[in-house]
Amino acid sequence: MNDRSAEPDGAGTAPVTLYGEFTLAGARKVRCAVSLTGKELIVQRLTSSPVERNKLVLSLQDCVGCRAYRSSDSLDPASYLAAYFYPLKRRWVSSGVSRQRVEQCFRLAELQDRRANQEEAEKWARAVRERSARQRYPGDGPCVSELPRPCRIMLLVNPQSGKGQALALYNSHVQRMLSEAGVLHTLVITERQNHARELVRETDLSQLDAVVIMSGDGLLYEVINGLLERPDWEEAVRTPLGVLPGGSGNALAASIHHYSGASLVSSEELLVSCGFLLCKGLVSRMDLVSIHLSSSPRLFSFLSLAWGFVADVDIESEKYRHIGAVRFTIGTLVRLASLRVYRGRLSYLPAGEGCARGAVKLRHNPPPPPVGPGCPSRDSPCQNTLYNSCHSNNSLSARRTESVSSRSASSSLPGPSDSLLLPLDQPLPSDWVVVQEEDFVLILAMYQSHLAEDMLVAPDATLDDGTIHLFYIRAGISRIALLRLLLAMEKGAHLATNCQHLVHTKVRALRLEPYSPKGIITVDGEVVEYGPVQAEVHRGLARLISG
Ligand SMILES: Nc1ncnc2c1ncn2[C@@H]1O[C@H](COP(=O)(O)OP(=O)(O)OP(=O)(O)O)[C@@H](O)[C@H]1O
Repeated sequence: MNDRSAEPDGAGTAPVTLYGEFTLAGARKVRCAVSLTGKELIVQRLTSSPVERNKLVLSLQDCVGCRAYRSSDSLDPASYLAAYFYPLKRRWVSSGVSRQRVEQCFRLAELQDRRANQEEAEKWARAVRERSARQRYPGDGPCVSELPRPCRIMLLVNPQSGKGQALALYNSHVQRMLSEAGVLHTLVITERQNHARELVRETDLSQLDAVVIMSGDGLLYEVINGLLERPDWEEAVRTPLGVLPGGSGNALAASIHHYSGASLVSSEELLVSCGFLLCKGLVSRMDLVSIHLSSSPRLFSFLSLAWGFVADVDIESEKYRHIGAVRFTIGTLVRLASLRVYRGRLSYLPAGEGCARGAVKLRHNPPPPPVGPGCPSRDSPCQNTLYNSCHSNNSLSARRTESVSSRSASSSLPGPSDSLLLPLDQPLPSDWVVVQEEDFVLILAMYQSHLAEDMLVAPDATLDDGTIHLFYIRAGISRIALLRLLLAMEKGAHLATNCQHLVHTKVRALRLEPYSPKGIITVDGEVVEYGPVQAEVHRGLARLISG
């Protein structure tokens, strides 16, 4: 067992930094040459068979941990080295790839001295861990920090989420992955609604490296709001958060899986994928959106604000919770059968110069509203919008800043102040866009890519793009066209359907004033007070373990 910087036979191009010959832990007669480079662990069985058939090359990008341990037999001088990988592998039964567990466990018994074998095994384990920590995927976004190793997390599991299997999934998958990665965790099984919220409000966060939820999106919503209710919210909101899918929607889990560049997977594969990302421990910034309602306290949202079709399906399908994600399909069919129209006023502050320019142009010559069923052509993002006033953007910005600072909607609330919003009962700032239509089938504001595991609503959203992706569907859309849109959403293809009734625009803030006397508004899938609501994005306010 030597340190050396030579090429192993037939290995990759990176120089070998450690080389040893060990036997397999489970088959002591099988001897292997093991080489560690900066990027790979290469295991070559020493048999007479052709080299390529006996060589396994494991990328350290896929490694979550490595440990050394002694033989349980006190007379045995051997030590063991176990390395855990989750590479993307082709599925057995269907096409595509998913992360699958690969364990390599070796017996080190070269030396007679028990301690010397243990030191050698520990040297290898350290080297594998250090090199794995340096390996990132090319698609990994800018991370702000990494979880320390070993790290201490609080893992909140909602036993009632989804089909009620979160605890079973923790036992079957998560516990083992976390221990392989050296992640020490305190397991908390939530007992009731708001339990998680109260807990994070009171916990001594200095004793934790992260708070992780295993549930649907509702539990993370509680955690985020609990953190922002603390007197030390500025520090608290920087606590790294993690998500493991255990609910029926699992939108944020699906989003971080999507950002990692991976394709659509089953629920169990999504859990392994998110577990892998959690074990890698790279922390990035995540946008939060503050939500103002007319008489409830301000809320913080990480995912979505919905009114109309989407909110109705989400909440009305609660009664089918026991069947898991299929509940959304049933809910969709039920709501399609009796399609509703919602009346209200939607206004927003555009996110970019491009969008604002389009709207100014249209102000002089607004296009006629669409007529007829079906979806012949797609709108540009800012069509059918009216500016609230006729001033140029620059002068308006200056006036808005002035008025907002004196009448801000959030000046006395805990959490960051909302510089773009005025109190709900006051007129909008003059550079906001007011949508001309007042009849909608749905309004949906998204800040991450997925609304559910199989609903890629905002394909170009990223974790901290500082953008609210605002979608609305105008009344008049036929049932079949709406169904086509919803089906296309599975792969994020709805924007390419050229549906004239679907509008997508990027905004920084929005206000929705429902005229319909009854309805459902949801924030991150949770029902909130029905009535006027407004929202403003806070770029990168929270921290999420996402790769
Ligand atoms: N032990 C419990 N019993 C009942 N409700 C709980 C318990 N623990 C947490 N809750 C509440 O359950 C609600 C739903 O949880 P969550 O959203 O995480 O799961 P879900 O609804 O199944 O998933 P999704 O939001 O992805 O559809 C949350 O509002 C949470 O407060």
